[in-house]
Amino acid sequence: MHLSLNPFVMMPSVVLVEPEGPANIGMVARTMKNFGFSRLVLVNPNLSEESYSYAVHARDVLKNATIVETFEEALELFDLTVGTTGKPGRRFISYRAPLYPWELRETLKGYTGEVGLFFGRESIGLKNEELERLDLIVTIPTSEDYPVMNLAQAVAVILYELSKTRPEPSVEALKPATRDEKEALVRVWAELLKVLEYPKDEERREVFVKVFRKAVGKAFLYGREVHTLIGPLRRAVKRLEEC
Ligand SMILES: C[S@@+](CC[C@H](N)C(=O)[O-])C[C@H]1O[C@@H](n2cnc3c(N)ncnc32)[C@H](O)[C@@H]1O
Repeated sequence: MHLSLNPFVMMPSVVLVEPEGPANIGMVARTMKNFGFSRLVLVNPNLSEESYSYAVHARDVLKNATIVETFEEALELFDLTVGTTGKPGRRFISYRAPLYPWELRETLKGYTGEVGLFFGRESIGLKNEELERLDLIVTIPTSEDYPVMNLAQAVAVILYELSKTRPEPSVEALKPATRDEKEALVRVWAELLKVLEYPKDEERREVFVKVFRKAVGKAFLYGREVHTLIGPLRRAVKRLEEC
């Protein structure tokens, strides 16, 4: 029996960061089409004719893929970014409370912003500094003996879970905050810490800013909420500067 998937309100993109195997890229495209996903972003990929052979009837997904040079460029495309790893739990900020795929599905229910699901290189996965830049982390529970899955299979499991989404239509007034809005909030927070000289040490302040950015990323704020939060923070910065 074939699945007839409901049209998505939330249609995440799959982002492959520096995929090394041309065959894997094709298999990911095929998997995406299997589950009704079409937006593929490739960061500096090793793409070849072989990729198209492995895509089989999903060549269109490959043809329409957005190709960018750097991880940074890919980040800029999304309002919410999700990293994937088979090895969660190593570092405090990036790995706090990784989600399971079905929890991600529930978390994204009704979300209408642009979502990027980031998958790592076959050899080294996503680097720690990349994982730190992503808003949420997802891990597929696997055997402790061998937790790391093949790239295309990991994509399949996550898309399978997400394809079960039946999101509520969004209310126009409740638009999710864009990446720029969230960054504006983080900037004003950083300014406040600076004028407060809290913590005194600049490096420690940067850690506080990172934690704040993570919290903002996980909070699924609406644009309106971000503006409501920015207002008083700006006022506080101004008052302190006048003192
Ligand atoms: C072959 S794995 C990377 C292996 C790499 N040696 C490592 O240790 O991270 C390629 C990608 O598949 C995804 N992946 C593999 N296993 C996963 C799991 N258990 N949960 C979530 N994603 C997984 C991640 O995106 C990972 O970066």
